[in-house]
Amino acid sequence: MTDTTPVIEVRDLTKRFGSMAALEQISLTIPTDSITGLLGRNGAGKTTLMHVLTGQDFPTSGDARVFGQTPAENAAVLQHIAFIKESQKYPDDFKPKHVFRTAPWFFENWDADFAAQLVDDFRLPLNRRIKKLSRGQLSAVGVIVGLASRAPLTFFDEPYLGLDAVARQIFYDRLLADYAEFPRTIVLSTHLIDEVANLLEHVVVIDQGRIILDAPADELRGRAAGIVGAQADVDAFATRHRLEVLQREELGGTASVLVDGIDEVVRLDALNSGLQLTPVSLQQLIVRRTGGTLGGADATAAAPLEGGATRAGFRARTRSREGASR
Ligand SMILES: Nc1ncnc2c1ncn2[C@@H]1O[C@H](COP(=O)(O)OP(=O)(O)OP(=O)(O)O)[C@@H](O)[C@H]1O
Repeated sequence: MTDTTPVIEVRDLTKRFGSMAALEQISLTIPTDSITGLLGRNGAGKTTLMHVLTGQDFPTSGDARVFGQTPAENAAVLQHIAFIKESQKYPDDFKPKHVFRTAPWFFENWDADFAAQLVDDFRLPLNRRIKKLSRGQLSAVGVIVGLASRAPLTFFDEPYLGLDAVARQIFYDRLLADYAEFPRTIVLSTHLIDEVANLLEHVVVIDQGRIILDAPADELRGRAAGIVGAQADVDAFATRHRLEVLQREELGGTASVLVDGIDEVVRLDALNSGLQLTPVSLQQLIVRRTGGTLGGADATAAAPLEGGATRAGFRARTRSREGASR
């Protein structure tokens, strides 16, 4: 691997289970030393992708490279990876102290002091059998291994399902602080998008086995907005700028739309046109993109708003009670 080789490079990867394609012709690159959010609805294909990337499963076709090499049965690659998932299995009589004692055998960068500090932070009982731990305590074991291993490539697959809000915040804080000191590549799969939004530098969204968003988080943050104003003005504006309308609601003569494709010129024009712009969170954008209210096919049909789109058809397709004005 050269300095410029991305840590993860996937080309035209398909993974089938029988006739069902869990991943279909996906391509993506994950930047070195970045925190990437791997997001998507249940069954989207996130865990399947992580299984292929961590050598636990083979692609049906296409190519997945990790540190420039094929990961499956490749010790040189796998020794640099930590994969933390909720369903981690441990030997029956194991206690957390055994997990942390054996971790350095697998992770050459293991930091025992950092692990001890995290045990305190999460108030984890070291001497209780893993089988007897609460769900949150079990999640904490995985999170501690993921952080203190400082593996060059760390996957967290919804690692904190059982953690309470305070413990999750501790995880985010420690992850960010440690990452600043020891940069590495982290891929985090989660459904708590708003909670992790500020952590992410890159976002990949999978939907039904296909990648529908792959972009720097900063780019996504400013890209969507709510636009509120007189119906005719809002419609004319969306058409003029060919904005992709992900959601729309009407009340009296006022329309409120959630659009994707905003830039500085569009923002300025909105303000000059007397329209109100409202922020849209990463979570709102992803929910709308992956089928919230305006479900997949409908959303695609509604956008982009070409000149030929009639307002009546537009209204019929996009009526909704939730969304941009919230
Ligand atoms: N071993 C398997 N055999 C058959 N189908 C599978 C297998 N593993 C996964 N699938 C299917 O592949 C699809 C993708 O599953 P995957 O676990 O990757 O989704 P996910 O995005 O991680 O979902 P979640 O957010 O619910 O964890 C699902 O439809 C799932 O049922």
